[in-house]
Amino acid sequence: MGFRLKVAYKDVGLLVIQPGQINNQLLKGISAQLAIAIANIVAIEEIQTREEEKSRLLDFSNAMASSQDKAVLGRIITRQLKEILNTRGHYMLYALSEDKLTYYPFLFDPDSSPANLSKDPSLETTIRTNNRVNDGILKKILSEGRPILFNIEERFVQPPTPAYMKMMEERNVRKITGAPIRLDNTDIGVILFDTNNEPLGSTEKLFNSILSQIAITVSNLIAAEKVLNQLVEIKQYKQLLEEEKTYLREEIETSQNFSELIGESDEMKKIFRLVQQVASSDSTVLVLGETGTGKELIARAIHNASPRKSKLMVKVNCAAIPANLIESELFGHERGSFTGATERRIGKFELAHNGTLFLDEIGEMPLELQVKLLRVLQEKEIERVGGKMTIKVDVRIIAATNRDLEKYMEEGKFRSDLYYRLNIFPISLSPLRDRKEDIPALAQHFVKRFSKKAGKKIFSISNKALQELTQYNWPGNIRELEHFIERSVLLANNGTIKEIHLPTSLKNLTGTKSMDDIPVKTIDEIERDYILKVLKYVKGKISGEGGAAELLGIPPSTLHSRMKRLGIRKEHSG
Ligand SMILES: Nc1ncnc2c1ncn2[C@@H]1O[C@H](COP(=O)(O)OP(=O)(O)OP(=O)(O)O)[C@@H](O)[C@H]1O
Repeated sequence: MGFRLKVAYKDVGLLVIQPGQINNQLLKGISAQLAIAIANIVAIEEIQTREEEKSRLLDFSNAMASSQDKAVLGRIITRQLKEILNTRGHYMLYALSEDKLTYYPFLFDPDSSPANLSKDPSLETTIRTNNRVNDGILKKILSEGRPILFNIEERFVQPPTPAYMKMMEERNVRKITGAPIRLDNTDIGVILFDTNNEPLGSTEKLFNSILSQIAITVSNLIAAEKVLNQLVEIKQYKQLLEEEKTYLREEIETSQNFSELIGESDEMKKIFRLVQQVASSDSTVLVLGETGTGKELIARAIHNASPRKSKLMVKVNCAAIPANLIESELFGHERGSFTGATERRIGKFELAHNGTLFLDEIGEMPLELQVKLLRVLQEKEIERVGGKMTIKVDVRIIAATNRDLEKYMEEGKFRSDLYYRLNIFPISLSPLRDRKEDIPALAQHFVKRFSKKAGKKIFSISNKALQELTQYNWPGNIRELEHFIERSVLLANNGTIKEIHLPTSLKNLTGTKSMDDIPVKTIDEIERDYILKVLKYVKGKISGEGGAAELLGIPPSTLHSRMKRLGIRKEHSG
């Protein structure tokens, strides 16, 4: 026999007794008392549960409020999922991208982190890269706006199966619950976690409150990440601007050297035509020629006549940079990527983005770097030394060398694949001795430039002097002629350069064919000889007007220390 126990018409329990054990009147009285007692106990239990929930939520809120980084948040979520929902604590939290159409991984419990996946490493890449929200699961969670239970096996029957499902399956998870993370009616992301039973039940209310707390913290962390990224970007731009500023300053200093290309010979006219033809395209150009023939000048002329002229032409001298630094010079490096890399630095490729990169003395590039350069030329993207991501670069390449690259290839010093990649549009500059008809115009051009620089009124060169200049073979080509005229201007006294001060040793060389035929001397020996010659010329006068220091273009103190280093005493000049 059963009696329903009620309080205020509400069922609170059922009393079952054997018939005839107790009279009806008494039974009514007992069951009324019993109903009140049960209702009280239930109410107390409910209050206790709510108190417990409240204190849990409070604990959780306090913990969340102090979580300023992902790692702390990650640990709190794992603990809550284990304690409240009695799960194994596997979860994945994805944040929505700004377009709300894709999502990216934000936080994983350590076990579910893609990096821990051993079976299928390709999943890591899939998980790490942006994925579309419209994958049949996330879209549903977001549009229904509530936690939803999914059976993983069923998803495998109904492909496509998102990578996170495969990952959970690898952790032997059978069911997952997906819940939206929202703040002020805006979707921020989704959390997916392993689930043992039907979802949530009596814990749903508490879980929703926890979700709201997670939403606040995640949105704060995302905002902080954004600010941090912006700061990094600003720093990078600042660095780029600094580098550009340095470059522009250097360019201004050298621009007057490169503003005018002089040449009247058929040879040079042909070169000018080639420059015009190739400038407007993005083709790689290889400029060949002996030292001092004007390769850099030609590279600049191409850049200045190209649509990239408003951007930088960045020069890298492959011979001047130590082999171990040249990679970082070209591609940049991340902080701490090698000893001495105390700051992140962008490389010349990035600096030349949208402009031109002039790779001077390409023949001297170390072989292992030639492979990397080839890859960059093919893929048009670079990786900083010690960096993990690739950076797209749009750079026009002009390379130059005074070496015989074909010979270098035969000797195994230059990669043939790189050679063919660079040799798309070769421009060969002949040595000055093979286009002597250019010498008068060049000499005149340099007289004008250097007399202006020295503040002297020198206007021309005598025919005799010109004749001497054209007889000489100029192993150092136009650079040598340029320096020579600079000295002659400094030494000249009236409006015309009458005398040409070709050093006797050089005069004797007028029959030589090229630099290779010059007797080999060390740089110090040459410097010593030259300083001695100038000292003799100025009769030992070091400083002041017309002194050796002035002629050599260095401060007297520098000249003194060089003389000391090279073992020159004043009496040597007598
Ligand atoms: N056609 C020219 N007209 C005027 N000046 C020139 C010409 N060619 C070269 N020069 C001058 O000669 C000097 C050497 O030129 P440049 O540096 O371009 O030679 P290079 O072949 O690149 O030398 P290297 O192989 O040593 O790097 C520069 O100061 C340049 O201004």
